[in-house]
Amino acid sequence: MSKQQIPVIVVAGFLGSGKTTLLNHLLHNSHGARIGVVVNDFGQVNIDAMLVAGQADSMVSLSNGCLCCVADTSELDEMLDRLARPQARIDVIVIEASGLAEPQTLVRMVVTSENPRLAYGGLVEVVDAVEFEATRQRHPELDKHLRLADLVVLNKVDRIDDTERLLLLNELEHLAPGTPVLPTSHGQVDTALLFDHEPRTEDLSQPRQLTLDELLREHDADHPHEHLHTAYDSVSFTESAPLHPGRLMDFLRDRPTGVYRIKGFVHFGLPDHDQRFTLHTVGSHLQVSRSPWPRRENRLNQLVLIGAELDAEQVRRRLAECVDTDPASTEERSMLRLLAALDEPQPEN
Ligand SMILES: Nc1nc2c(ncn2[C@@H]2O[C@H](COP(=O)(O)OP(=O)(O)OP(=O)(O)O)[C@@H](O)[C@H]2O)c(=O)[nH]1
Repeated sequence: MSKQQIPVIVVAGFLGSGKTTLLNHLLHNSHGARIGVVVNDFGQVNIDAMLVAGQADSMVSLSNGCLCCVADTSELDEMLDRLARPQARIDVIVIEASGLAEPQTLVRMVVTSENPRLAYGGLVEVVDAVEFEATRQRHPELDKHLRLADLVVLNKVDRIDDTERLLLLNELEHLAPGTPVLPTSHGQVDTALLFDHEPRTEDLSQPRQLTLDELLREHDADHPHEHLHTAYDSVSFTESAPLHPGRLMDFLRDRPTGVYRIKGFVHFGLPDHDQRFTLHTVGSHLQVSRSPWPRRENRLNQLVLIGAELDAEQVRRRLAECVDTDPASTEERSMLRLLAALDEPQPEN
């Protein structure tokens, strides 16, 4: 994802699964990132605090009707364009789908957005651990939504016991093989899993608008609450030898179970492709860009993989298998799949 692009995350889930709770949690724990929100009905979000924080413009809403049912995409496009304006200084946009929205349609709308400042940031499907079976019976399409999701948040685990939790995790693995599942209560997803918190570069000594979570931090200091327990892991991989592009693409296509995000730099042993390649994946979505290696910087593959219940050893072993042991005989065409994923203008014919 290039630096100026704003990730757009779609949060879906059936009625009452905990989407608004998750969204409120993100807003309170954004670590300084400015979050723009698109909702169908903002009644449940703490709009008063949003207004106090001067962030009203970071929220747009569709007062009636369902986002994914709007006949054409122009309304959503317009909302996203408003949030993506440079003056809004938004770092990440979250779309909360209404409980009955078709996430597929929303995801398509985001992916096909023509706004170059926006990048699809993944589909998060919130599932109610208590109501899971009942919801599946009422809405068999839930199975399809799970398969589409980049991350499944198994919410309300405070209301089930360990045996039920294990059964549900097995069932989710069966319904959506390989998709990371994050058991939580009260939507307490660590925001680092969903987006990067890059420190803002603005001059903090100057007067400026506070973000919502900065505003609430004072309040939280006075009202201590339970600490987040992080149910996700991250695995780092550092290797100086070049990677084999074809094997790396196989790895990215068939990622170890639980991997949700991958970010970092890689290099290859082909003389015509000796730049630094930057990789970003969110769920199954891959973005690749390239740039010359900074002067005096050693060539190094440095990847961070983030997900739920990762098997660190397996992740590192699978990545080690991507090392190109004989770059001299690696064929140029092994770069093709990777080049096809490049996020740069294609030469005109
Ligand atoms: N016990 C428990 N209750 C939760 C949890 N997460 C959310 N709730 C409660 O569940 C109810 C529904 O949560 P919401 O966040 O409003 O759910 P939603 O998905 O936004 O609901 P809709 O907007 O109707 O689709 C609220 O009363 C929440 O307080 C949880 O992890 N555990």
